[in-house]
Amino acid sequence: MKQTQNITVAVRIRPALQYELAKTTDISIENEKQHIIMENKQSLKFDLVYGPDSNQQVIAEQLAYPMIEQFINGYSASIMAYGQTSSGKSFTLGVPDQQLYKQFPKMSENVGLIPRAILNFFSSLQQKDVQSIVKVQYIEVYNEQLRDLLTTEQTEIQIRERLVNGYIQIYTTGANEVQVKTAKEALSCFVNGGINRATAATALNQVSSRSHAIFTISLEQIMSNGEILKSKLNLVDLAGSERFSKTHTTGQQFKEMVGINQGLLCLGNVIKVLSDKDSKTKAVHVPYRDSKLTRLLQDSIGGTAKCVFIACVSPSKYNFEESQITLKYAARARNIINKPIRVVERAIQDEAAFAKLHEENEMLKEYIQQMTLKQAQLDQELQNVRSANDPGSVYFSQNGFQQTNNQTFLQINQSPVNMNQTLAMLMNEPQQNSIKEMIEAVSEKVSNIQTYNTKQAGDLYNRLQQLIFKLSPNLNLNQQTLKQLLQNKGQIPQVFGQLTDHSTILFQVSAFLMQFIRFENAYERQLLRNEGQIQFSDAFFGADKPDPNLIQQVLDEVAFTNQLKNELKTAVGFTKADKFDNNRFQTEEIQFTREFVQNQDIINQKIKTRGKEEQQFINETQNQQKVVILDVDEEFQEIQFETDLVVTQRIENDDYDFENFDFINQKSDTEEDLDEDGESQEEYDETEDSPAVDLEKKFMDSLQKQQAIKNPPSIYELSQRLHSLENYFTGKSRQEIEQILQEAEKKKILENSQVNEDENVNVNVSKPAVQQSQKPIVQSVMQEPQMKTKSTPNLPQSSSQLRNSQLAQRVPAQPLRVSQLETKIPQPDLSKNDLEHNTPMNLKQLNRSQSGQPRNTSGYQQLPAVTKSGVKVIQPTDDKVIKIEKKVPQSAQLTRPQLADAESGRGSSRILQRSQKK
Ligand SMILES: Nc1ncnc2c1ncn2[C@@H]1O[C@H](COP(=O)(O)OP(=O)(O)OP(=O)(O)O)[C@@H](O)[C@H]1O
Repeated sequence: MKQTQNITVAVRIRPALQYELAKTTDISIENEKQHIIMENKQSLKFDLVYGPDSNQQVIAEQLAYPMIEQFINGYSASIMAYGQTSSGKSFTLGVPDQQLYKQFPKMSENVGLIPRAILNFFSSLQQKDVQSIVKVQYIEVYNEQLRDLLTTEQTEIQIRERLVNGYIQIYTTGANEVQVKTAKEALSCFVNGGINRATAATALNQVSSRSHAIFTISLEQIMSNGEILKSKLNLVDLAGSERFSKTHTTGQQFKEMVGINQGLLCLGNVIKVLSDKDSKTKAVHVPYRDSKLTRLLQDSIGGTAKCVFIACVSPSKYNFEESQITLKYAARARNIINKPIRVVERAIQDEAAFAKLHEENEMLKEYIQQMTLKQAQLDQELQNVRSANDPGSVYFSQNGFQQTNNQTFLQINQSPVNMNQTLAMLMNEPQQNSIKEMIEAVSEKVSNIQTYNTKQAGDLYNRLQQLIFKLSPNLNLNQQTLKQLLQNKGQIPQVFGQLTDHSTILFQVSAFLMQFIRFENAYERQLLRNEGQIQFSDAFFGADKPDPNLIQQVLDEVAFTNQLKNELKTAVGFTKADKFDNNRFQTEEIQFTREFVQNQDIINQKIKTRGKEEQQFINETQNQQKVVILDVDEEFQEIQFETDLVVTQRIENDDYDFENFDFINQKSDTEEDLDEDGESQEEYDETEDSPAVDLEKKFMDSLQKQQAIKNPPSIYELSQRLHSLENYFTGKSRQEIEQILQEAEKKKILENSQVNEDENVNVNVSKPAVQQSQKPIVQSVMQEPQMKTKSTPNLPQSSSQLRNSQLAQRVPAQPLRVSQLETKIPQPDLSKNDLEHNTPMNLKQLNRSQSGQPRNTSGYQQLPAVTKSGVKVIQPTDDKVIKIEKKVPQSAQLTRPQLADAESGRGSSRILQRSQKK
């Protein structure tokens, strides 16, 4: 039963840095004994927690020295620092400072864990007093390439594995291993190698590591029993995860960021799988091979080494989200169980046996070479699948996906089987077993590759589909856009590279998509064929389309985790669309969508505002109209008072059949023109214009307009208009009229002074001016007071006025006879001359000077056709005087039907008609 051990996880919170303090001084993470307290009060437990004031020596003593002890005892060990960029990983492990080397072994306070570990190791080893060989190796994983930091002459570095007692051990070929005898020599390698390491200044870190670096100390101890105890200590300074939005990297640094994030993503996946409780009971696939970093750390995480994981975090609220992710992975890592083993190789004692074995060994070596060759081929295949040759694509080689078809795998698989048979004949049992073991390992590898390949295909299919479906509703990624996307594939790495800004996980999807783009021709053809549908078909998988059931199975397996779903959602869900602003293609889509939505909003807003304005305007207008009507009403009453001009005709009382509203002596002439109801059949063309109609129409129009524009005419304006009307109808100026009235007034006073004056005064004013100009006659009649007060100068009333005016225009010009019908008031004493001239009176003035009821005057009848408008124009009848019959009621009040007739104009038109006929 092998000993198992959980990974030791420590957290180090560094002090807040200047750039963080500039953003916020809020602390989101605090330490408390073994716990981390997050701002949301969540508490996470770790093996060790170091606060911002922790010192380098203590960390080295507590984390590194125990590992060194194990290392010297024959166990392999790893110490790795993990965390976002600028979280203090390099500070914790140690930066390559030349001063450090010069001062060594004296160390300043800030010297990191690796130099202290080196010193401690050599002194411990010295104390152990054992024959040993110490070698150091320093490599970095930069953009998924392995680079040797201990030499400038690069050779290809390969990652290999071997089985030791059934356990996989990882080793590299091609990298320099420098034998060192002293701590200072080892330190020199660390410092010089560190200087070769890729670093760059980013927005968050002046000296940001752009690669994952692994400084390895290998120890071979030759024990007194001849055994060789082999162990390794890996000191791993991982590059920090980065967010594009914070580091603002471009060009090469951007690619580095993508590479870094990809490696970390794979590491996260490995941690996830290993920390899952299923992994303890079931055989699970651990995706070590997904990146060089995880492959190199295979021993350390879930493997045969002891491991300390140092999660570095910032205390600042500004970096809380990143710290949270780091801590989440760190907490998971605590669940990972390693199975540390000591690797002991036996020393050979017997010379003869040694020679024989050597011979056999040589033979085996030959086979191994063949096997290695095969293995290399397989590795290459795998490499082709997983790594891209061009920098834009990280995962896949140019045609790697096509090469790794099932046919190839079958062939590869066949070779070990044949070889197995051959070997079985040649070898003795232990040899056979050893070879068998190797063959099994290779077969397993082949099968792994097969599974991997199928899984990748499924994974790719699944993720791509999800991505596209995810994108399509949000981005409007229709067929056209997708085609464009495919055509502009040069932009794709950036587009999707930027997606990774939000999450390293997205990189995987991006990489898949980039690989997919290689198949764009076939796919595009297919796409065009299937217009309207996004489909994957044979064109995508080629002839080796996997079994659909298998795909389904794989799809189920690789279904997105919730986290990935969320990440995707956030990244492509436009919640942070502004992040893509640098990308033209993406931006256009987004901006278009945004602008469209914004414009829609603006338009909607405008419509709303417009609607409101309209409503407001209507309300205002209505209110205003009310006001105007009221105002006008008041004014109009005044006006009406002045304009209650009814043109009447002097009629002989005996000639007039009042009941029938007929002129007796005209009856026979008019009968034919009346229908059964006695209504006039003659219709007046109301559309026909005359100066009188025109003027009044204009007046009314203007009045209406003024109402509409909320500007009622002033009394002055209205009286001006009235005067124009007066003037128009009488041909006299206002002054003249005033003069006449004054004279009339004077006469009245004179008359009043005369005793026994006849009460009935006829006021007959002839009007030569009108006569000359052939204008219609206008006669003023005092309206009944009740009617006047009821009158409303609104539209209908105006129409009535208009109609009457229209009637007027049909009247031929005649000398005027103006009759003023007033009962009790003393009539103005107009001269005969005046009376003959039919001068209209200003009834307002008259009215004001009179009181009491109107009375009938001999020879003059107040016509019943008095309308609210107060304006009537009827035809005069030459000089002939038409008498009104005596039947006229004293009061000259109209019955209701008569009044209705009068108001509708029927009565007056009938009268008018008869006059005309006459
Ligand atoms: N515990 C600490 N005490 C004081 N300064 C620290 C501490 N940890 C980190 N710093 C400082 O913070 C800055 C960033 O640290 P460091 O370079 O170690 O980060 P990193 O995680 O290695 O970043 P990257 O991943 O970008 O390489 C450095 O200036 C470093 O000196």
